[in-house]
Amino acid sequence: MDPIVATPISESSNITDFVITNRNGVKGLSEMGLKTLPKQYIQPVEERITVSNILPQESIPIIDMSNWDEQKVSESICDAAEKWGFFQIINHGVPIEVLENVKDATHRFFNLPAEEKRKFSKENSPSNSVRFGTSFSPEAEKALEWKDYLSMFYVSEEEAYALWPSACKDQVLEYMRGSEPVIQRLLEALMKRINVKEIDETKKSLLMGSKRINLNYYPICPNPELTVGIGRHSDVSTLTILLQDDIGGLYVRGNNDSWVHVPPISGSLVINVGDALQIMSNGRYKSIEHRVVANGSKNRISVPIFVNPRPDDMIGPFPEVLAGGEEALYKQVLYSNYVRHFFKKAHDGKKTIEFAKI
Ligand SMILES: CC(C)(COP(=O)(O)OP(=O)(O)OC[C@H]1O[C@@H](n2cnc3c(N)ncnc32)[C@H](O)[C@@H]1OP(=O)(O)O)[C@@H](O)C(=O)NCCC(=O)NCCSC(=O)/C=C/c1ccc(O)cc1
Ligand SMILES: O=C(O)CCC(=O)C(=O)O
Ligand SMILES: [Fe+2]
Repeated sequence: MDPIVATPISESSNITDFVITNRNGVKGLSEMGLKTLPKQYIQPVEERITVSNILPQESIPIIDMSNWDEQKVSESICDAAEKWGFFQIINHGVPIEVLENVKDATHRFFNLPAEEKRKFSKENSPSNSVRFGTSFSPEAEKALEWKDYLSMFYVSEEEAYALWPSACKDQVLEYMRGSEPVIQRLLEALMKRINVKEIDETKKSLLMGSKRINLNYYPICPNPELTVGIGRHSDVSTLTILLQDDIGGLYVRGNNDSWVHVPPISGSLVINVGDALQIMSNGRYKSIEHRVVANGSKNRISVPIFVNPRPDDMIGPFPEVLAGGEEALYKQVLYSNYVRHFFKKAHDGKKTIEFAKI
């Protein structure tokens, strides 16, 4: 018998050991049928997501990409990236079955026995580029987040085939391949507006030189109102392409102190600007804070593709953006240092970008 799985969790035994150290995840905890949320997950009141600060009448733009080469489509993409930093796209060309397959594959991975998933934890994983974990940075967090994840840094097809979990690798790779044209089209449109006329090899590396894909799993939570699925953060990517299921629970920072829900739309993809693009565009495109509620009755999944610079790229405002005499708001930073800074602290809204501010 597996001594870790068999350990009963009582009020007095250590939840953190069970979830984090022994890699059972919050899914393991959720499946034990807890009636109350363990104290480690209780978020301070100001971080909880309550109806009082949600704006039901607002919504992020929905952009139809069927005629993606038309001027008005490019314009709505750029307007949305400037004003909201977040939008949904429909008729984007990624086949619906590719999206359905990756959602099925996500459930398949998380439904594996704990000992199978544990093979991809930091200490056991065959590679640094595959990691099964829980919360965001548990060592640094005062309150944990109600989420497990599998994170895969894409190095090459060969490495992915060799090292990624077989429960999901084919479907994940197909989704990454399928989304490639969409990523290119979005970036081309966004670059034109900021005077970058051609995406040459250097720019290609900076805008989309590396990719990371996460499978997020938010299991049923006993007291969802006291915790979060993911706390307030902005992504450190250039762009994020997010697939969510039909449950909902993602909120985006609107004007003032309000939060706007991102409703699930069947077949759509959610696009958001990350810090790297905010920096490269010298603040013209906005990387917006977002967060995810925990759910009391359903297991939710989401699958973000983070499109990034390469780790060894230096990032800073593009010369084309500063050509008219605009003052640089950000300095040049090594992208891997930026990402390391993000990963080593708890989620803290938009604070990561201060690392690059002049
Ligand atoms: C600097 C990196 C991140 C790590 O390189 P490394 O130092 O050789 O690798 P390590 O595996 O030793 O990781 C160093 C630290 O980074 C952390 N980390 C390593 N991957 C991870 C990981 N997927 N997850 C959360 N900590 C990690 C982790 O804290 C770890 O510390 P420690 O566990 O204490 O040794 C390197 O992979 C790199 O430069 N990557 C560039 C591309 C990249 O990953 N970009 C990030 C895009 S992800 C994004 O925009 C948003 C992500 C996100 C994710 C979760 C959210 O809740 C919200 C948002
Ligand atoms: O689950 C979601 O809808 C959003 C996930 C997210 O923000 C992230 O993984 O960075
Ligand atoms: Fe995010």
